[in-house]
Amino acid sequence: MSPPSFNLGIVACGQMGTAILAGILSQDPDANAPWNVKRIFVSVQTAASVSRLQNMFAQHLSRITIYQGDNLAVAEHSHVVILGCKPALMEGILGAEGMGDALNDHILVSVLAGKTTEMTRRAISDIEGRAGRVAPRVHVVRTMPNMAAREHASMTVVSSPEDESDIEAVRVTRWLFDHVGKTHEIPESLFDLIGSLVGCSAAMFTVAVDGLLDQSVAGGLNRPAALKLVTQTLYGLAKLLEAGNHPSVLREEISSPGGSTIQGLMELDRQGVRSAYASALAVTGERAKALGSKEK
Ligand SMILES: NC(=O)C1=CN([C@@H]2O[C@H](COP(=O)(O)OP(=O)(O)OC[C@H]3O[C@@H](n4cnc5c(N)ncnc54)[C@H](OP(=O)(O)O)[C@@H]3O)[C@@H](O)[C@H]2O)C=CC1
Repeated sequence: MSPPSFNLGIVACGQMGTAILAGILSQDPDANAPWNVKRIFVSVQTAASVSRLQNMFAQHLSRITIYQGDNLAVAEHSHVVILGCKPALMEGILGAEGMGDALNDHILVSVLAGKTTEMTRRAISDIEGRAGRVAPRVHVVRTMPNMAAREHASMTVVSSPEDESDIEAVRVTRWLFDHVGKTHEIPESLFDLIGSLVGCSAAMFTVAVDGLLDQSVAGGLNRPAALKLVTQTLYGLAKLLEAGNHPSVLREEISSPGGSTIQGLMELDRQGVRSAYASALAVTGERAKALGSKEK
């Protein structure tokens, strides 16, 4: 388990891993924090990605070691390992020779869609089990962050601890992801659907943004100006919701009798937008579940 000052690893440091790394590196060490990230070890597959990370984190290279294809080295040097690969690669990466030993008694944080903690544990222990060895004890924590981690504004859901021995692992994980936004614990049974809510809904909101931009441009405003206005309006909505205003109350407050807003809302209802969003989330959750199986 992790000491107060621990090494962090990120195996397969792509878009998501990089966003998390950027968030962690941008925070100054806090003497009162319960933990402190000492050194960081990351792996990627290609030389191009090594260069990308070297350029991006040039001023932190005394603290970061970047490996090309050497996931085992990351696991061996780190107390807490974030796994950031595509779901289909999980079994290959975790089942590699020596990985079980390297991760023994470590915290493994998965950001993978569809992969349950049980599947993750099994992927680590399969190879070692076949060789007739004792299965390693790895504290697996399932998470689902989102791309706003880049801007310290992720909403990350974290699976609640399954038993007492995982409580500290979940605490450490929340502390790490609090560096890139907010965290919330949910039971694992909700993960495919609610993981999709936080992981995918931003992309769905961009469709609404596009519709608003198109009509603003059709009406005569240039697209950059329209985007600036929509962005601030969305930001304002987020602030109002965060302050505790209920969406349906806000809708009523904005819709004055005989006014224009109610016409727009009724048109959205005629077009089935509300149920389209509900079913979009449902199919996203189903796809997340399928990604966890062998289905590609
Ligand atoms: N994108 C998103 O918004 C979100 C993604 N996620 C989850 O994050 C995970 C990764 O997604 P994302 O970051 O977008 O994907 P990317 O394709 O950006 O990142 C995947 C990374 O894996 C590396 N990689 C591939 N094969 C290996 C290997 N054998 N050993 C080590 N590294 C390897 C790639 O290296 P190289 O670049 O060199 O090819 C790449 O950097 C997914 O499981 C997804 O479910 C979760 C929440 C949101």
